[in-house]
Amino acid sequence: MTTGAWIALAAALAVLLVVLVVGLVLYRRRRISLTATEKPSAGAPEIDRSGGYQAGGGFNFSQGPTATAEPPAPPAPSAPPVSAAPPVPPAAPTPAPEAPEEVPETPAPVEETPTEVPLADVAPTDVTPTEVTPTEVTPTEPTAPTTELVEVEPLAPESDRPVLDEIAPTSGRLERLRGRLSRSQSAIGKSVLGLLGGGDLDEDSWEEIEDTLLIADLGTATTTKVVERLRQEMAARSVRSEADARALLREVLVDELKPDLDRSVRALPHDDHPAVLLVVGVNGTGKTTTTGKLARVLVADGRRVVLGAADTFRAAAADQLQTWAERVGAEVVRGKEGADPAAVAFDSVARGIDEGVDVVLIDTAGRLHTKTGLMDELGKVKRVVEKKASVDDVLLVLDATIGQNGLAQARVFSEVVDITGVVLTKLDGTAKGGIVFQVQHELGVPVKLVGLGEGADDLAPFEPGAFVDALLG
Ligand SMILES: Nc1nc2c(ncn2[C@@H]2O[C@H](COP(=O)(O)OP(=O)(O)OP(=O)(O)O)[C@@H](O)[C@H]2O)c(=O)[nH]1
Repeated sequence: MTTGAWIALAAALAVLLVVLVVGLVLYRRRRISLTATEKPSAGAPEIDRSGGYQAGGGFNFSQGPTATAEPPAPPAPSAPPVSAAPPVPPAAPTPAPEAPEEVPETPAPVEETPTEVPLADVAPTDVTPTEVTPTEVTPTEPTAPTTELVEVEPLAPESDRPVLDEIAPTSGRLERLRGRLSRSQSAIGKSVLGLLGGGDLDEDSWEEIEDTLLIADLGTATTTKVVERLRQEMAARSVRSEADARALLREVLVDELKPDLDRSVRALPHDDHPAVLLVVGVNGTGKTTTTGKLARVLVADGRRVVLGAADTFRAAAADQLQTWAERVGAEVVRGKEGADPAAVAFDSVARGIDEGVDVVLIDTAGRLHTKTGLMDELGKVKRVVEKKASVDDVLLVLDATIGQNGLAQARVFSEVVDITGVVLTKLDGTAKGGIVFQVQHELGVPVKLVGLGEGADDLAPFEPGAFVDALLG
């Protein structure tokens, strides 16, 4: 081979080598880039879409588990169907077919999007929420999801919005509202403290304490534990004054309320989708009112909120939620009467994702826990929502005035939708504040919020210490 031929061969080999090296580098770069995009390093700071928001003193908000049950692609009708045959309206001769768990398309976006509303800057007014008298009407089962029945009520342009009233400070609410617990206070605090502070207790006095706690709805298990511990501690410590007795009773009751439970409301947004909360319960317990009050706290703290009116059985229920939305500065997604509640719930979340809001609160229709068809429907609402995003918190709203019956309700709801928190409403109207102990003891689910009145700011985070202080007066 000539020298020239050797040179040509060497040059060809060099070019081939360069091509191979460049190809390898490009290939590896591409791989690194993909990996980095899909799985950010564990220590990477989370994107804060809240404008630096920190949960205001009082209400404690957290982020729900990050795992999304299913990808946010348009869901396929593959989820299990509703198991029980729904009640049939008189006109229908045969049971309606089970609706496949399909979800409709999200309605076309509208121009106006909600903005942060500076509640602190607006003039206070005396507006009170629209009240809807709870009815005994049992809603009928829905038909299949119907896209055209879902509508979005965005926030009106700023100039057309009603003047928002000033929100009461969110911190220290339970202390401020302690007077509302006066009925429970005389039942638990005054009588038990009176007996304990009286010095040596005979068997009759211990029985009286036990009866008082039972009447205040602490339940047998908690009452027995509390009395046993009081007896031990009274024997071990010197309890000479009413102050000593108060300190002891406080300690025992607070311990029973399990102060270490996580009571944060999972309302902080995820990186790529809003927090989703489902509000459930039987008729008239205060679901809509609680949803409105909670939205008010969230908006006042700088959150953007979508309210989903998944009660499609009564137009008045959606109207009531819409009134709240207007008052607090949130957007509402609602369905016409007869729309599938699961479709409305799904569209609320879709809307929340599209708009990049922080929280979607879904208010569901009241339903009796004994109606299997309606409970199945609630399960379907949750499953359908989870095709879009995981549900972070399922809040069961219980009416404290109904006592033991609330527990029966709670058990059934818990089986169907796996409740993660309880809101105990109407504690202002009952002497049975002890139900808080029982609810937690029986369900193992924390009471997260308490309703202490009909006013817009009469919702407080549940804090065991402050609650027991209020009970003891
Ligand atoms: N006293 C008192 N009343 C409350 C409280 N929470 C709600 N209410 C009242 O209870 C009534 C029923 O409240 P709603 O919010 O409509 O109840 P709901 O569970 O949404 O009712 P349905 O949609 O019919 O199931 C209303 O008059 C509320 O003002 C509370 O904490 N204390």
